[in-house]
Amino acid sequence: MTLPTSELATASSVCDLTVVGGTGDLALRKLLPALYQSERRGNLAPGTRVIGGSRHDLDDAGYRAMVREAVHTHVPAHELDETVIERLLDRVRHVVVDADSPEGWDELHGVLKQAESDDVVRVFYLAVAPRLFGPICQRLDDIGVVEPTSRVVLEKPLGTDLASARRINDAVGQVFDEPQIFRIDHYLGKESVQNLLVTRFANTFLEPLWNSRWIDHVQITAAETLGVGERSGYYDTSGALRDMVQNHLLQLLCLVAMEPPTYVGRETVRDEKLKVLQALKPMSPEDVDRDTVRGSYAAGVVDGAEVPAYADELGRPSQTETFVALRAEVQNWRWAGVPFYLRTGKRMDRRTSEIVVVFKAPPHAMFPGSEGATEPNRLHIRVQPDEGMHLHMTVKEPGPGGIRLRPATLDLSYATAFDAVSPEAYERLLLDVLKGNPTLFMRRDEVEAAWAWVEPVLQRWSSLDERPDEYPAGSSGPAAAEALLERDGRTWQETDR
Ligand SMILES: NC(=O)C1=CN([C@@H]2O[C@H](COP(=O)(O)OP(=O)(O)OC[C@H]3O[C@@H](n4cnc5c(N)ncnc54)[C@H](OP(=O)(O)O)[C@@H]3O)[C@@H](O)[C@H]2O)C=CC1
Ligand SMILES: O=C1O[C@H](COP(=O)(O)O)[C@@H](O)[C@H](O)[C@H]1O
Repeated sequence: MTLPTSELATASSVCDLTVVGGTGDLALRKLLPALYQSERRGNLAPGTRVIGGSRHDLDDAGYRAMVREAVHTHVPAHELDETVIERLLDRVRHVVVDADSPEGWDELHGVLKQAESDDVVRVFYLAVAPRLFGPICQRLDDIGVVEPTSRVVLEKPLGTDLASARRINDAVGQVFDEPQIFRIDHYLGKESVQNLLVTRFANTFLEPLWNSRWIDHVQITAAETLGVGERSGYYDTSGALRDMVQNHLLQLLCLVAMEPPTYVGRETVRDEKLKVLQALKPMSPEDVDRDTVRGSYAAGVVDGAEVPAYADELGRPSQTETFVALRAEVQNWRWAGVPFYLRTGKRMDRRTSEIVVVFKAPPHAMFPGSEGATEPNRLHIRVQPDEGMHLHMTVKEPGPGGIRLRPATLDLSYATAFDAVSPEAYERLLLDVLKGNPTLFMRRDEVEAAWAWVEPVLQRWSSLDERPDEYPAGSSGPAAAEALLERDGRTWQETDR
C-alpha cells in the first residue's frame, strides 16, 4: 500500500500557479511560506511560476517585496536562505484583477501565454472569500485560460449551509469538471492525520479491535488558545460549527470510522469517508438540545495574559459560538452504539488537536483488590502539537509484595522517533495540487454530506435565538461540555504533558 502524498521528494509538474487573493492573510502567512519550503527542498519544477492576483495596484517588483517580507516573517529564521528566496522570487509575478470587474483579466491571460511551454499546467488557487469563487471561475473561462489539464483550488469555507455550498459547487462546476477541483481541508495535510490511515491499515493488531465490540467511545478535540483576532468579520458569520466541525472535525471522524479501502487511491479513500458521513445519525431538534453545547468565551487569562471576551473583541454582542461540543453516532455495523464526542473552541486553556479512542474496560476484574483500579485502554493520536501517539495501559507496579496495578503509557513522539520535521500541511497539499493528486482534498459529495449533517444543528440553534453559554478564556470550555460526557458516565481525556 502506498500513500501517494508521501511522494514529497518527487518533483511536481511544471505549473503556472495563479493565487487569486495573493496579497491576503492566507497567501502571505501560509501559501507563500509553503512555496518557499517547497523551493528549499527542490520540489518546485524548473519553469513553475507563481502569479499573485489581487486588486492591489502592485507591479511585479512590489509584489516580490511583499513575498520576501512574508517569507521573512513566517518562516523560522534557521530555515531562511537568501539564495532560495531569490530563486522563489524569480518565479513570482503579480497581476491586478478584480473579481467584480472584467478589467485586468486580459493581463493575466497575457502572462499565462508567456508560459515556458504548452505543457505547463495552469493551477488557479482561489484564496478569496467564497462568494467570489463562482465569479472568478467565470472570468477565467471568459478569457479562455481554462484548459482540460487546469486545476482550481478552493479554500474553505465552502458555503455557509447546504444550499450555498451547492450554489458554489454548481458555479465552479460550470467551468471546471469535478476531477479538476481541489477543495482544501488543511487538516488532511497534517502528518499525524495521514498517519492515522497507516496506523489503522498497515498494522494488524488494531483492526480486529476497531469496532463497537471493543471500543467504548471516541473523542475528537481541536482546541486553540488563539481568539478570533483579525478574522472576526468572517468568524462572526461562521462560528465554530461551520469553521471547524463541518470540515476538520468531521474529516477526522471519517478517518477514524471509515472502512478499509481496497487500496489508498484518489477516489477510494474519499468513497469510504463519504459512507461515514452518510451514516451519521441525523440530528432531530431534541437531539440538538440534548447532544450539543455552544459556548462563547468571556474575558480570562490565556498563556498568562489577560484577554477580552469575544463580544468585546467583536465590539458588539453576538450569538455566534466560539466553542462547540457534541455527541455524534455512526449508524453502521462497525460503530453501532459507539458515541463520537467532538469538541472545538477558541481561547481555551491549551492548543491541542487530538483523537482519543477509549476502549472498553476488561470484562472481569481478576486481580485481588483490583476492582475499579484498571483504567480502560486509551489510544491518543496527537495531531498537534508534538505529533505522535500514546497508548494508555494498565501494568504491574514493579516490586515484591503482590500485584499492584498501575497506569502507564507507551509513547511515540514523532520529533524524537524520527529525525525529521513534519512539513506544514499547506506545503504538502500545495505539492499534491501541483502533482495533480486529489486524494487529500474533499470531493463535492463529501462537502455536501457534511453540510447536510450539520444543517439541522444550525437551524435548531438559530430557532432558539439564545446566546451560547459563556466560558472563561483560558478554560476547557463551558460546564455543559463536561456534563455532556458525565451524563454518559464518561469524561474528556487529555494527554498529560
Ligand atoms: N486566513 C486564514 O488563516 C484562512 C483563510 N481561509 C480562507 O481563505 C480565503 C482568504 O482568506 P484571507 O486570506 O484570510 O482573506 P483576506 O481578506 O486577508 O484576503 C483576501 C484576498 O482576496 C483579495 N480580494 C478581495 N476581493 C477581491 C476581488 N474582488 N477580486 C480579486 N481579489 C480580491 C484581497 O486583495 P485585494 O483586497 O487587494 O483585492 C486579498 O488578497 C477565505 O475564503 C478564507 O475563509 C481558510 C482557512 C484559513
Ligand atoms: O480552518 C481553520 O483552522 C484554524 C486552526 O488550524 P490549526 O492548523 O492551527 O489547528 C482555525 O484557527 C481557523 O479559525 C479555521 O478557519
